[in-house]
Amino acid sequence: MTITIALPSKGRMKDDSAAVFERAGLPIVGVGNERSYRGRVEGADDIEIAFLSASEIARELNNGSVDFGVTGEDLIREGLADPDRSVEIVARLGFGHADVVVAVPEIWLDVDSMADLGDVAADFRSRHGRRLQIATKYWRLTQQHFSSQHGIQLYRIVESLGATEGAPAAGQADIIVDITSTGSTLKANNLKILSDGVILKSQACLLRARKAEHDGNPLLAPVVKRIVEAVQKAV
Ligand SMILES: Nc1ncnc2c1ncn2[C@@H]1O[C@H](COP(=O)(O)OP(=O)(O)OP(=O)(O)O)[C@@H](O)[C@H]1O
Ligand SMILES: O=P(O)(O)OC[C@H]1O[C@H](OP(=O)(O)OP(=O)(O)O)[C@H](O)[C@@H]1O
Repeated sequence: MTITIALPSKGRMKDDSAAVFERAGLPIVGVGNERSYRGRVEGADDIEIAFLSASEIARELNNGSVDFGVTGEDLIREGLADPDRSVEIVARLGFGHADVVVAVPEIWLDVDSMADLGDVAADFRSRHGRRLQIATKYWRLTQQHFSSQHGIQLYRIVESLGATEGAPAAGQADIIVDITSTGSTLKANNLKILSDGVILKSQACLLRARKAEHDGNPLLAPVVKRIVEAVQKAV
């Protein structure tokens, strides 16, 4: 019996993920050459490592083709239809911090909250002849926050896969929903976060795919214990 753990193969979470496993006494080594997407844990032949991108890890956890994975909570909540049913957050790992936020142009002086934005959205068509446009790649989180949590239905999502903060100035959208960590990109684009506009405070997590075959699998508990202890030690 083996278990598979998916770790980021590139990007901002790659090195920190490897460091957590190292601290947990589960040092990762590559298999084959530098460009190989498989690895293993030194001294633990029953653990396989799959190196994937952060969003692929969310997908593979969802379809159960890996047992554990490290990725951002935002990618789980955005990418999975029923995240709490498909995955368990085993540990928050203390890196990869980023907030998914609603931000509007700073010059919208009267708009500081979602309620204010709801008023703007309600009047938008009569004033401008179209719906309020929101640039984002976070479709699901935006719909949950606007429609389910704040009862705002009159808006249109404009898909943005990059440079989202530039969309209002470019006339592609009125406001944005995007990730921020230092806040400098929002500032540089003259955008402000609404007082109740933080949709999710995300960070890197160790996640377990909820699979029936995990019940009674003796390989799982020691991995979880080691990672949780390593994270607690680091705090
Ligand atoms: N400043 C930031 N900007 C964007 N994402 C950030 C930031 N800080 C942390 N993250 C987190 O990093 C994760 C995305 O990582 P990264 O951008 O490295 O992925 P990626 O390698 O581009 O993956 P993919 O190719 O699958 O999109 C998300 O969970 C996100 O919340
Ligand atoms: O609050 P800040 O610290 O300014 O960070 C936020 C920005 O960082 C990310 O972009 P990045 O340039 O990393 O490119 P990416 O979206 O392609 O990852 C993200 O998409 C934001 O635009």
